[in-house]
Parts: sequence; C-alpha cells; structure tokens
Amino acid sequence: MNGQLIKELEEVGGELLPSTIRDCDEIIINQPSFTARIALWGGHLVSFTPTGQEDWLFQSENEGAVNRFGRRHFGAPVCWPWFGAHEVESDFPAHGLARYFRWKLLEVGRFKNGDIKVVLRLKSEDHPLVEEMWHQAFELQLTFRLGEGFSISLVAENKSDQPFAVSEAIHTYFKVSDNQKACVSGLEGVSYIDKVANGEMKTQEGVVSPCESMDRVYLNAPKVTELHDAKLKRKFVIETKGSHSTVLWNPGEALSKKRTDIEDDEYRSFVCVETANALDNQYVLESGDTHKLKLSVTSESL
Ligand SMILES: O=P(O)(O)OC[C@H]1O[C@@H](O)[C@H](O)[C@@H](O)[C@@H]1O
Repeated sequence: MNGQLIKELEEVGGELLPSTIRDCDEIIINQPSFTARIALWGGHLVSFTPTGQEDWLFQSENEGAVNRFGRRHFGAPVCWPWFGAHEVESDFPAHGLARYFRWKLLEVGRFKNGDIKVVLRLKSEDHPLVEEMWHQAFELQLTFRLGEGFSISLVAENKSDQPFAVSEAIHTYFKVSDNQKACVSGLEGVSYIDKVANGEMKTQEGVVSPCESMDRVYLNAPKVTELHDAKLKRKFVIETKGSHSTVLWNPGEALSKKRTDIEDDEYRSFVCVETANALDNQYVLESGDTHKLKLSVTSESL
C-alpha cells in the first residue's frame, strides 16, 4: 500500500493489520464513538461496534473450510454477480465471486459531517480466476460510511461490450441477543419465495417472528425494514436503495447441526437481513452502465 493511503488511514485512527483473514489484510478504525473492522478479503465490513455496545454484526466461531471458497459466517459479505447457487455451473461458489477475492484499498477520508469513508475496489482483471469464471469485464466499488451507524454502497460497472444479468446482495449478519425473540417488521403484506418450502410463493402476514429456520426472498420489498431485539430493547432500522428484494435467513437448529461451517447453537445469535436483487428481481446491466446497491443501518431504543 502506498504511503499516502497509510497517512489517510492514520488520520482517521486507522491501521492495517496484516494477514488476518485468508492471508489478506484487515483495516481497523478506532474512533471515540466506534470501532470498525473491514477485511480486504471479500471487501467485508467485519464488525461495527459503537463504544459501550456490543458488535452490531455477528461473528461465527467456526472458521469454515480452509479452501478457496470456504467462508466464515460474519459481518456483511458482498454477493455478486450471482446470488445463491450458480444457475449452470454447480462447481462455482455460492453467492458469486466478490466475497472470495482480495479487494484493493482505494481511499480513506471523511465525509463532510465527519463520518469516516473507506473505499475499496475489485476489478475482474485483478484475479485470473475471476476472469475464468466470469468472462465479462466489470469493476466494483464499495464505499463504507462509518459514524453513528454505518452504510455500505456497492457500485457495479459493466466494462464489457455485452449486457449481463446480475443478482446480488449485501448479506448482513445482524447480531441479536435471541433469535426466537427477535422480529422483523416492514415486510407485512409482501410476497416471498420460501426456499425452505420448495420455493413456494407466500405472502407475509404480520411481522416475522421468531426469526428461525427461514430462507426467504421477499420480492419488490419496501425500502425500510426494522429488526427488533426485545431483550436489548433496541431495533436496527435498515434502509435500502437500488434494492428490490429483502432476504431473511436463519438456519435454525436442524440445519445448523447438519452444517459443518457453523456451530450448533450460533443460529440463536444472528438474523440475516439481506439487501438484495435476487431471483425474479435480478436485472440486466447494460454495457457501460453502473448500478448502485446501498444499505444504511442505524439503531434506536425500543
Ligand atoms: O453459506 P452461504 O453460502 O454463506 O449462504 C448462507 C445462506 O445465505 C442466504 O442468503 C441464502 O438464501 C441461503 O440459502 C444460504 O444458505
């Protein structure tokens, strides 16, 4: 990394920790009001911890398989350019490529109001394996805004001369004190594809609670949802832009016991509320066009 970037990092109370995840560096930013960690591997926001509070994001104890496409469940990974399993290639990793490769740190600074800004970039040409699995050139830029809450913007540009279809998500693992008492509001009356019921189409009645054993893609979802944590008497307000789907995921007890990449009881401590364009909400990115997917999270007392 060049000297200018190191200086910019230091100016915002940041430092680079060498080789923390999958041999990639991690950025840690210490401010009076929060501490945040961003992994260059996958461009993950790993954690966001306001002073005096617990991390807003879940961290699995389980490291997952240590192979090219092994992953840990934590933070807010980026799924791009496909969401879920690849439609044709069963050997390709789930949830696209972006979360498995090293991103480049481009810029560190402040927004006008003092919030911290960190910008990362992933280009298809950065990694031969990306080009092998996805032939159309692209450039992704991730901007993290860290302050009283956090926001993540993912801008994707099609640098090839052909259009391509994109499905995507910012797959946020929100930490909760008890998933069975947590509830998600804002999706009432919205239609969803229920992946635990063989993809059956259903309509959400009332709030979602308990947040357990669910894998749902809400289509044409509203821009604001809330995740309530009754025990902590706190809610996360989750606002999105450029996103037409909200995905809710919690593996529940039986699936957690079956999966080797997650501890048996960890499902109790997180609810994934994902900012997405998935399944019927995938879109076509024309040659030369860009698309922005944005998530902003704040917290309020209940
Ligand atoms: O284990 P992964 O690839 O990180 O995915 C976790 C979950 O992510 C959710 O978004 C999917 O809807 C689930 O089907 C999936 O199991």
